Amino acid sequence: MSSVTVRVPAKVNVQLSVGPLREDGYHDLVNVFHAVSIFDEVMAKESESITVAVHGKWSDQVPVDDSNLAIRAARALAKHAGRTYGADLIIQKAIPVAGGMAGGSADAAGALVACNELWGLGLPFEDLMEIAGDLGSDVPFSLLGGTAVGTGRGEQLSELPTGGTFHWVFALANGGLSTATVYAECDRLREAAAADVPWPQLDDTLMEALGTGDAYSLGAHLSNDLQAAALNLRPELAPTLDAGRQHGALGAIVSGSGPTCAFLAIDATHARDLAQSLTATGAAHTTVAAHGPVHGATLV
Ligand SMILES: C[C@](O)(CO)[C@H](O)COP(=O)(O)OP(=O)(O)OC[C@H]1O[C@@H](n2ccc(N)nc2=O)[C@H](O)[C@@H]1O
Ligand SMILES: Nc1ncnc2c1ncn2[C@@H]1O[C@H](COP(=O)(O)OP(=O)(O)OP(=O)(O)O)[C@@H](O)[C@H]1O
Repeated sequence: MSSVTVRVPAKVNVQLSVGPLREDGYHDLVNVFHAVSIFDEVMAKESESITVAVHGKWSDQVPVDDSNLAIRAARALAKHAGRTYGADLIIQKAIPVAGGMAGGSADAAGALVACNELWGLGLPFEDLMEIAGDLGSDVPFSLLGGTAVGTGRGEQLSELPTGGTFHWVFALANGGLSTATVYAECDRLREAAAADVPWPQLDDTLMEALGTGDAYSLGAHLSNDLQAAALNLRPELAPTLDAGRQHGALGAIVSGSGPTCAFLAIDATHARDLAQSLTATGAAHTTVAAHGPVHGATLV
């Protein structure tokens, strides 16, 4: 086989509950991930060494050196297999960069699946999941997709069956936010408020809404403990969220660490209308409609 292509989705967090800061610098989470139909494609081609090239709308914001998460993933896989392998990784980027939608994690997951295939390693999914967890907290979910609860740093996953398809609109922001900076801002706000940080708990009503496919209830129960921090760092996101609610979104939330804003719509038609209203009124400059849940990293 001389080349392999893998498609990997973006995510939104429908519940993101952040526990106290741990000694290792991470936070324990209850993180309900939901994969949505915005996809990066990662192609792996036979080569002597491991290289990366990035194409698409956001390509100029993505590093092509050894810090690229797809390169790091391919290297980690080769190391796990105990041999030196090469692959030219070609990424077609549609997921916003540093947008809180796990774009880099998607490329890492895509590279794991593509190189496992290209190099004929035949490693089982569990091995890929273990390597993924070492690469980043969101990478295992990018492999798995669907809807799932993440605990620990977010890397320990349990799949959640959902009762239907949910329709979303994403408002993309100018410029990204660093995930570490948003977590640090969350800690700073908590320290300033001298608030006790409770151990994160799964929201049972949200679980029920996902299970029955009840978009109204899901919209009412979306929650994100990083939202206050993201809004502090990017105050201009608050009016965008308000505009979405005014235009009938069932729920409006910052996606993960932001700055992308996510709006839950009633159905596909409502999502299209909502996306149009947000751009027509200037509340958002770019919107994307998408649905979830969708599969994780998949060979095409
Ligand atoms: C905000 C989310 O996207 C929600 O799914 C994730 O929690 C972030 O996952 P990620 O981007 O894969 O993050 P990682 O690469 O693992 O970690 C980046 C940085 O985010 C912070 N971090 C991340 C995950 C976590 N449970 N606690 C943290 O405090 C740490 O400062 C860490 O150094
Ligand atoms: N393949 C990649 N795609 C995007 N960014 C990458 C990639 N590899 C490394 N990066 C770096 O990682 C940083 C974070 O990018 P990413 O798109 O993963 O953020 P994010 O979507 O906010 O992540 P998350 O939602 O998982 O917290 C970028 O600013 C970029 O410098």
